[in-house]
Amino acid sequence: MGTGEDSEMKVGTVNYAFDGGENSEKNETSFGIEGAAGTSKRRGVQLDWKDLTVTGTQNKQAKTILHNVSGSAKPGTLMAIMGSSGAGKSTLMNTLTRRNINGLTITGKVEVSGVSLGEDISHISAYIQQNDVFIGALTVEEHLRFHARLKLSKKSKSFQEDKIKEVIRIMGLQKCAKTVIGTPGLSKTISGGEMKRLSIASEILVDPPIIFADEPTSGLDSYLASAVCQTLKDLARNGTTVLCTIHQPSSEIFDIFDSLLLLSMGRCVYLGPKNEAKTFFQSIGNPCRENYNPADHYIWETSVLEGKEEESKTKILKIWENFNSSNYRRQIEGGQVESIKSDPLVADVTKEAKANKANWFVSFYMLLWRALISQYRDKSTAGMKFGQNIGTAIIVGLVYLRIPWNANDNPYDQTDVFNINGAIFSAVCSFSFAYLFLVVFSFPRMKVVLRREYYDGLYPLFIAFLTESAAGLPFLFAMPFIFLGIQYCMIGLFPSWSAFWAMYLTCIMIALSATGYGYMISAIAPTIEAANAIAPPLMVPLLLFGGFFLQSDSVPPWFIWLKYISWFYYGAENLYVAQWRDGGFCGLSRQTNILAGFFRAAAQNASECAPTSFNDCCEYQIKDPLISFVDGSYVLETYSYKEEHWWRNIGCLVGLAVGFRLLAYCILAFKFRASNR
Ligand SMILES: Nc1ncnc2c1ncn2[C@@H]1O[C@H](COP(=O)(O)OP(=O)(O)OP(=O)(O)O)[C@@H](O)[C@H]1O
Repeated sequence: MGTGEDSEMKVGTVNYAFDGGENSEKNETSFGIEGAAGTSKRRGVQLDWKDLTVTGTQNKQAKTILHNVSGSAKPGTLMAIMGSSGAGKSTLMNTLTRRNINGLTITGKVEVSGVSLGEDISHISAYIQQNDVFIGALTVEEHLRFHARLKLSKKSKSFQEDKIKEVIRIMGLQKCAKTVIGTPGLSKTISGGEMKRLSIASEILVDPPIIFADEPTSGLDSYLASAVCQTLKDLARNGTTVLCTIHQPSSEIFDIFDSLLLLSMGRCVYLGPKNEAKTFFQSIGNPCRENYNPADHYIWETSVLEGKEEESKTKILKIWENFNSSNYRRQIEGGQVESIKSDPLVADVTKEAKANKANWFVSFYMLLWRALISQYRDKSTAGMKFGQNIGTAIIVGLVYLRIPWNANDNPYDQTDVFNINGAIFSAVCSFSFAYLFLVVFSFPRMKVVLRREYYDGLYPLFIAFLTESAAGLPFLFAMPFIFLGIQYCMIGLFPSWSAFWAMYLTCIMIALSATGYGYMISAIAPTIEAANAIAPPLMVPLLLFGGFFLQSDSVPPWFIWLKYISWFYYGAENLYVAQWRDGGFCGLSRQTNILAGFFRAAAQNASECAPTSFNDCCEYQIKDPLISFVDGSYVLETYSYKEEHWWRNIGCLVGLAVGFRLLAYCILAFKFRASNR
């Protein structure tokens, strides 16, 4: 893991001592981690930030969020960044990691061993975010394998597998290595502590010299919180520079840290060894009471208290001035590495991290592997998807049941024309809704993962989007086949293979268009809930203007474009054409007798019609299209459906399926790029 054995070494222009703090003996709550401490120490890097001033805008007014903040984090130490809410912890962390800094004006320098890396700092550091984001269907080991393949792609498989085993051991994840991670709220999950350790494990696969952890203890009970901090401490002891924002740690957890950076009102009011903070506060007349959690004391003393704002601010500014004139501040400045153009270690690590990044082919392969697992592993979800489709097909089939279903034995009559048209309409609608919601329920969840990994630079977004769509194809090909098979048997659609395949192809295209629209809605919607809420109102106009409820001519001109982006419009026409173009039926409606007075002639002809086969029937057909459909072409004519539109419709459906996906991708890419990292 490490590259050096020395406990003291020179990097850039300074010597770093792996002091490891006074808590370097093993803590009982460290998951029994042999830990990084069990392996040889690595050469570390020092992170310096010099005179950082960060300005944002609030209510159209410039607001200084960080005031001239300077500091250093040394290799081998675990630093706690603390402060009351709004003190500037996240802003400092974001500035150091170059994330979430859109709209902020930053002056000052951030350097790694004296080298200003800019966005390349992401190649030399890991960022453990507050919220753990995983693909719930993967096991712990598979999740790590996915990360190893993408982050260490130039290393051999055996190296990657060894690395996976090593981080599993270091993070104490052996017991749950083969366990499915799970999705909170949807399925059984590994514990919160295990999730946090898994987050850390996926970041330390590449041995980053710097680790940033944003509130790693949030949501964990005190035992797990302590264990997670101890884990970070173990990593630090191995030579890693670890910075960690933390909210009100218990005294036991606070004890684990080596150094403390205390922020208040965007100012650094203390930075130095954790244990010396007590002396500092005592020296400025704010001593910590005996048996009182020092962390609570420091935060309390540097908080702007409600009702005592002015008093608090004056007090904080005084602490800040005291700190600025203290030895601690001078030591920080004296201990910072002088700015240099390059450092061999930093250059090597950055180069290796870039070189190890997976190429497009590996990214595609791994993303497809993960997408297939995530879409098909969960048997209950996969079963639900199939069940929902089969269930809908059976219900529609029962409503429009025709027995015997074979049109040769049971020729269509006029009632059948209406019923079959109704069945086709129901099928298109239920099909469209089912497929659209399939995506709307799942993709927003996936979007969160893609966003996180996109910012981590794991892979290009378009490959992830492509594989996500590709992984759904087996389902989109299988389901229409089953759905249509059931409909054919129960409703008695036109019995020819050419009609079946034509309908099958159309159904696939409808499913692809509906899912494409689902991706687009999911890309637009900011949250899962929003996606579910806006999906129906965004789908209904397409249904309305799809030609079922409004004749094309009567569509208001300003809505006409909706017709052209409606897969209902193209899909329904093709299904009707497939059903009726080959002649279809003929005969009289069973209800026609009721209208005997009005349609006397028709009724008389009908009595002569005793069809025993399709052709027999057609010989006796009624020629008056006002009261009956003579054959399938009359049905198509009545609804203005045209056979010659068949391939045009297929082309348009392909266009919609691709177009909606392209739009979804562009929206996602734009939103990811425009939003903060
Ligand atoms: N982009 C921004 N533009 C303007 N003001 C901002 C911006 N980001 C943060 N702030 C403000 O800067 C201050 C510090 O915010 P920051 O999120 O860094 O604090 P914090 O210490 O992390 O707080 P918390 O513990 O509540 O997360 C807050 O008053 C916040 O409203």
